[in-house]
Amino acid sequence: MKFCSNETKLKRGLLFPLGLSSPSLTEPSFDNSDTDLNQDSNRSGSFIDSRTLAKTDNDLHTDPLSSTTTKNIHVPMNLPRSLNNLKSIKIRDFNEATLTDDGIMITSQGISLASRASNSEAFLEGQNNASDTSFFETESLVSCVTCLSDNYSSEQRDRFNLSSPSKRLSGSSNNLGDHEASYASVAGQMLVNTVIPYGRILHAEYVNNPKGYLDNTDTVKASDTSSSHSSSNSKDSDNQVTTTTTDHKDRFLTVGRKNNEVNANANDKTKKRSKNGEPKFVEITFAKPRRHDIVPKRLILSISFPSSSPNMDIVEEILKRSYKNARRQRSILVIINPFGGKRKAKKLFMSKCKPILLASKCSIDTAYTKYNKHAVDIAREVDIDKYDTIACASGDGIPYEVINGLFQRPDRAEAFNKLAVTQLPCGSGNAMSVSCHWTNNPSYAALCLVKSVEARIDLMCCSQPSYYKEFPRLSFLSQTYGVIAESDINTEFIRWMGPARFELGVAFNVLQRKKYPCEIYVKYAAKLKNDLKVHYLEHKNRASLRFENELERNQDHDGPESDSHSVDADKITEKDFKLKYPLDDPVPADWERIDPNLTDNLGIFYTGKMPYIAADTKFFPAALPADGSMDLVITDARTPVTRMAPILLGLDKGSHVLQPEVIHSKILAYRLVPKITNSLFSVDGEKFPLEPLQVEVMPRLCKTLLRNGSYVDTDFDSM
Ligand SMILES: Nc1ncnc2c1ncn2[C@@H]1O[C@H](COP(=O)(O)OP(=O)(O)OP(=O)(O)O)[C@@H](O)[C@H]1O
Repeated sequence: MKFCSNETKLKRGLLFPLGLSSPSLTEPSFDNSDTDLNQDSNRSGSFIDSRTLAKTDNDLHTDPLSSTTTKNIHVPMNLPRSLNNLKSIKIRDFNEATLTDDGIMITSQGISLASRASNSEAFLEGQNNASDTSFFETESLVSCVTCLSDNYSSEQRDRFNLSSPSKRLSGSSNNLGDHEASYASVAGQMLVNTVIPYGRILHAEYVNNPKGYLDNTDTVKASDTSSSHSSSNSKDSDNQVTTTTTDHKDRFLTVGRKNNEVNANANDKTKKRSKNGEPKFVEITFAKPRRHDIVPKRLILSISFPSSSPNMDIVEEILKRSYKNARRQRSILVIINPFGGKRKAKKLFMSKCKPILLASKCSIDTAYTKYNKHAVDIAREVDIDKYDTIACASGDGIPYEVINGLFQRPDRAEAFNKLAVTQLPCGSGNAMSVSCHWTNNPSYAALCLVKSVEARIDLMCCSQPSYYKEFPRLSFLSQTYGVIAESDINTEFIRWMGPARFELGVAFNVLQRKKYPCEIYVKYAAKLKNDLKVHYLEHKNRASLRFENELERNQDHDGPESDSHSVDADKITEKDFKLKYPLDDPVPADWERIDPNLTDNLGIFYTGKMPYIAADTKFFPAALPADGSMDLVITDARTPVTRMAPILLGLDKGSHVLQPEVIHSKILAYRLVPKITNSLFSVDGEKFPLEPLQVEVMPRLCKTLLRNGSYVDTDFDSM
């Protein structure tokens, strides 16, 4: 049992009711979507890592004086009718709320069922005698009481006719044999003027007017009150309170004669309470920060609507705003690499990601990889009609395998049209999640998964003599040769060092000025740095314009079918897999050979399609999801160590590409012919043979999920 400290009481009980500041879950959404997933994300979309996320902890109860985490919303507060009369404090189990542009704003605070059932009635009765006690003190103590528990007990569930948490979860979870996650109510903990952003709302549905919703001015007894709900698009707002629909019979009482009488009574009361429109009882589930993560919480709200839209289906409206341009209730095949992330992948998925996905009403099937490259086989065999998403709870190795498994299917065009491939960052290298979900935190990535738009990204098709006739390999992330490849792959023996092993390997090879002679032929899209900048800005602006247009189109549509599937208009066909530059053909005339004086002294050769290659390494700051090109970075091994130091030290910010010693171009294709016999290539972190390698971009081949339709902002525009 945990009691509030005086300081907490002061903040929660005194400062908030005084309206000094109101806590908000997050800043208003950025761009045109409400996918404002991390409180600390700013409009420029800076990368958020787990350290930053730590600041989001407790942001429901955040320091009210902190300007960074609070937001003043100037609305009249719903204060009790008389501050000195404690009888006027409403003892309700729900908060009153209204919809704003940014989210659902609490306009009047309720008290949790749990606390009231166990403590608050007696507590308040005692307090009622203290006529000289101020409302603010009382409120602080009430807040304290509500800390006692935020879960309904089974007895309270029975009493208040609430379903058990497990019944609430529609998401199936096959193959797991595990328990279903439950999530607690935060009734009574939400302070007035708190805004729950749409970006954090996972689900909403109508509920009964739960028994016991009364204030001490009410005449209806807890045991008598039972209005019902409807999830239909009923135009009659009264019906939404009084009609029970059979599809929710597992959750709600069938309303009998007695209840109808009470409902009529309750409706009179809600009419009395609402000046603008009829309040509706809606249960929302939302993602609330807890320590470094987010967890699902639920809350019952009585939501008023402006009288201008009295017939609005509030649940549908909330869901529409919460999933503005995202597909609702995804069907997900989760592939877990139990060995990923130092064997923590399964635990991370189960504890951090799954609760968010289930609370969002996604359906989940789970498959575990049992051997090396198993995910290739899983993706080759998967029933594409069953899923819209393959989520890899792993490092970057499993998405690589999934993409290649899909590529090897006879119906590959259909498979790439149907399925979005995404990552839940549970491995040691999570570049895909950092680049696409803007985070390497598994719970935030899960939120991003459910809120993101489907977008097409370019892939890179790799051909080498030993395998290309069977199947070339698709790479979504990068290919590297030289210092980085060796540091990545050939330091496996010092794996115990963690990520430092890679940095140590790079430093060691750079200090040695190790050379990796080769021939490189390139088809350029933008050779010089200035041209590259123009290319970048042009494509970035074009993509954001397209995203905004899609958003507008989606907003024009009505109903649950308005989810964004605009990417479907952009389907690929079998001819999109045809190589433009087969390996057997000679190097085309319009390709350029890179100066042999440089390539004979090559230090780093790195090509990539995503901005981050690791959580703290922004190797390709100009990478874009679908600009039809890949980024090329080359260094000369003869570069003095004094000049290499700022290059390597700039990797976290991406500023290394600005250094004059670094070649940075946008390219469409290349061929690299090694002139050494003892080295390797690394493709998406996998070891590839030391043979001539030819790579070309395959535009827009794969669907993935991108937060706000773009990669994490790298600030390349302002570099
Ligand atoms: N059951 C298994 N046994 C052996 N290897 C496996 C198994 N499951 C997956 N793998 C392999 O593990 C490799 C790494 O996977 P992944 O990227 O998900 O993990 P990671 O934690 O990032 O690991 P790494 O640091 O090794 O890349 C892949 O090549 C995959 O084929």
